[in-house]
Amino acid sequence: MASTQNLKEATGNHSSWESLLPDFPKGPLCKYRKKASFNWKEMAVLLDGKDIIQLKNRIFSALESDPLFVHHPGEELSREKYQELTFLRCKRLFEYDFLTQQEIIENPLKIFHMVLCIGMYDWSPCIQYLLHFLNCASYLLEFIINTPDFEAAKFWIGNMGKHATHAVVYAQLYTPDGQYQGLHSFLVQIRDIKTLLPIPGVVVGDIGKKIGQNGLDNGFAMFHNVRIPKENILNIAGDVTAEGKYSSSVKDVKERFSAALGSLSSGRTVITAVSMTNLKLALSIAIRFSAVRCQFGPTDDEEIPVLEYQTQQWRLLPYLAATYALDYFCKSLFENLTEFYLGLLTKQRSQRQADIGREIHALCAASKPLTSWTAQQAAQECREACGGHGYLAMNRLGEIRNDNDPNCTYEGDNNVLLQQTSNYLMSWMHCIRDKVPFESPFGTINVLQDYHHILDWKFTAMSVEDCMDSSVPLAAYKWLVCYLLRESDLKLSKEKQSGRSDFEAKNNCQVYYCRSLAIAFIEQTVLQRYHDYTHDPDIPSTLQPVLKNLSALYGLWSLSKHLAVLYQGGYASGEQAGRFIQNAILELCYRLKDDAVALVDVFAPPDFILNSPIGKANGELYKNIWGEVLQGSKTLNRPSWWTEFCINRPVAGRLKSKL
Ligand SMILES: CCCCCCC/C=C/C(=O)SCCNC(=O)CCNC(=O)[C@H](O)C(C)(C)COP(=O)(O)OP(=O)(O)OC[C@H]1O[C@@H](n2cnc3c(N)ncnc32)[C@H](O)[C@@H]1OP(=O)(O)O
Ligand SMILES: Cc1cc2nc3c(=O)[nH]c(=O)nc-3n(C[C@H](O)[C@H](O)[C@H](O)COP(=O)(O)OP(=O)(O)OC[C@H]3O[C@@H](n4cnc5c(N)ncnc54)[C@H](O)[C@@H]3O)c2cc1C
Repeated sequence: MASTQNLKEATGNHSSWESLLPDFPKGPLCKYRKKASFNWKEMAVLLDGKDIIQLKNRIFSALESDPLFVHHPGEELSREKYQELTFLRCKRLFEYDFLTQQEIIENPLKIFHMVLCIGMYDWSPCIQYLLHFLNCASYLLEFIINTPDFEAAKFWIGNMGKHATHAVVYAQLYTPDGQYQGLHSFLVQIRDIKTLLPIPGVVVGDIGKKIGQNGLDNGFAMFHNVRIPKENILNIAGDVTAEGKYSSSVKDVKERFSAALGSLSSGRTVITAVSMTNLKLALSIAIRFSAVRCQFGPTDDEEIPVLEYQTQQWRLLPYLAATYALDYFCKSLFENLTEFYLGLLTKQRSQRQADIGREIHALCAASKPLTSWTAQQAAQECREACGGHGYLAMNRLGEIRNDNDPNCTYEGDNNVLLQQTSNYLMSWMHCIRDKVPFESPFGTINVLQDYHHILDWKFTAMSVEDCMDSSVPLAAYKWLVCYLLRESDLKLSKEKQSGRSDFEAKNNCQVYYCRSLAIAFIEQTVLQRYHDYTHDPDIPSTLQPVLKNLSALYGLWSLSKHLAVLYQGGYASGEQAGRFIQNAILELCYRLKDDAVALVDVFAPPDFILNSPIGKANGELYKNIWGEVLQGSKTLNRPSWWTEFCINRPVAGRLKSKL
């Protein structure tokens, strides 16, 4: 549903947008900006609302005016220096304290925007800040902590490498009676606050250079009989009395396990949004570049922007559509998460609260893989779409790609997480088989209520034009989810019937079955939400056509990756179905290419934050690159080792074996 407040603001007094969203500088991008079918400011107000735009402006301009956040073009920072700078920036973020508690209570979505704005500048200080922020905020809370062996050491922990003084440690709890009570979390001091030296019994250090995010210090820790006060158990699911007796309001060990892991859903939701933000950064750069970079043309004396090439459109514009669909999904997921947390804070123990916990877990365990992989592929595509300039570090696509990469791994490896979502979906099979009515709090599995009926559906579009609305891929997705659920369930039964253990059977059902099911389910959910939003009759008529095109393109492009299964399962047949889908994708890319620059103008951060000469809003590609190249302190210098070239010349064959 479109936010009523944003709708009012988007259709309200246009003059008030001007101060919030200044015009872009004149330059080569104006050609495309003039061709756009909609007003980018109206779109920005519709999507975010004035309050959020003000918050973003506040954060962006604070960072731009602060000398600590100045960029260092042409300078190679050592890892040590980068870590120091990251820490200073992290401290400064605490000093800014961009949001008051009251603001957060009134609109929790502001935290989400604050994090993403800082991340657009650099993920290292952002994640460092977030980890401190969450650890301080979420836990207000005699135990002895031990690491039995090297394999059990804590490894990879953010902020632990150099400076964290306390850690939230997940550990197996054994009470004095020898009883095992399951996984619990504890607050453990690891370094002295005054000296930053390790606490006795703690071995703590830095794990070394990573592929990206090197401002952030990731560390390891091992504990040898480290005593912590009893109050330091983070009693989410259970507590221990002074006499050493365990008590928990959650009696079932399994339920306690999921309660202890419940907090992981917030991390996975944030990572979904972090990845979506990387899509925004990469596409802002690649689309602006493509709109001004001219190569070849229909005649010898006319060169055209590379964005005019069908291939370039097809490589980039589906990712642009994905960015819009995923942006909307992230906000809706964050709202779902807020409802879950409100329930936790108010100690709800209702069935609905438990169901929300399971649903949100299933959603973010698949949305993190979907979004992080989409951003990973997009970053690479954008890098290549900018040709050689995409490979120049100053243009930032390499940094975006490398900093996005761990989103596929941390807070749960993507492939492992997808199993959590498919387990959840499979758990509804007994209701489907027994024809017992069911629904989920956020309605994402309600599509399965019509499972038997949907399995009979067929692809019915009769022309390319028929396929130009997202209702077509959405129907196909509903069938796909039901089909993959049926096939996964059948495969699991067969595996078990052939005598395999539960572990083996499940393991043999992943590829082409459960894994595809989880991916299809989350794509269908994202599309369903975006389809509903873009088709809302309250969306201004000036914006609806372009939004509907984005929705259709996202749906068809995502669906096209499942064409083989659509044919395999009999949903589609004959040559036409596939051809219609392909042609509709190309037609939508063509229709969207004149809107593409305005569509990135809606979400691109200011030039200072985007920090990419080829992605600047003025589109002065060559001036911007030269400006940056010439700022390098050593650009025109003779190398310090010039004598090795000019004086100490090699004597050819001097070291050749004489034997
Ligand atoms: C700016 C962005 C932030 C960047 C942060 C960077 C810092 C990074 C930090 C980290 O990486 S912290 C480490 C994170 N580690 C993980 O995420 C571990 C990942 N592994 C898993 O989550 C595993 O899948 C698992 C859950 C441990 C699997 O364990 P297992 O196979 O033993 O359990 P299951 O039988 O699958 O599950 C049991 C039961 O529990 C339910 N459940 C599991 N997780 C959750 C959850 N998060 N919320 C709610 N419920 C959960 C699961 O569904 C099962 O329930 P039933 O199906 O039996 O009802
Ligand atoms: C940059 C970064 C920061 C991190 N920060 C933190 C932090 O602050 N705190 C923290 O606690 N952790 C942190 N981590 C660790 C992170 O949570 C783990 O790396 C992640 O959960 C994956 O676990 P793993 O490394 O043990 O992978 P493994 O489990 O060893 O996985 C290796 C491979 O095996 C596959 N695999 C594993 N199990 C299965 C299975 N059942 N079925 C099929 N395939 C399987 C996986 O898909 C993967 O490809 C961080 C990691 C990174 C990269």
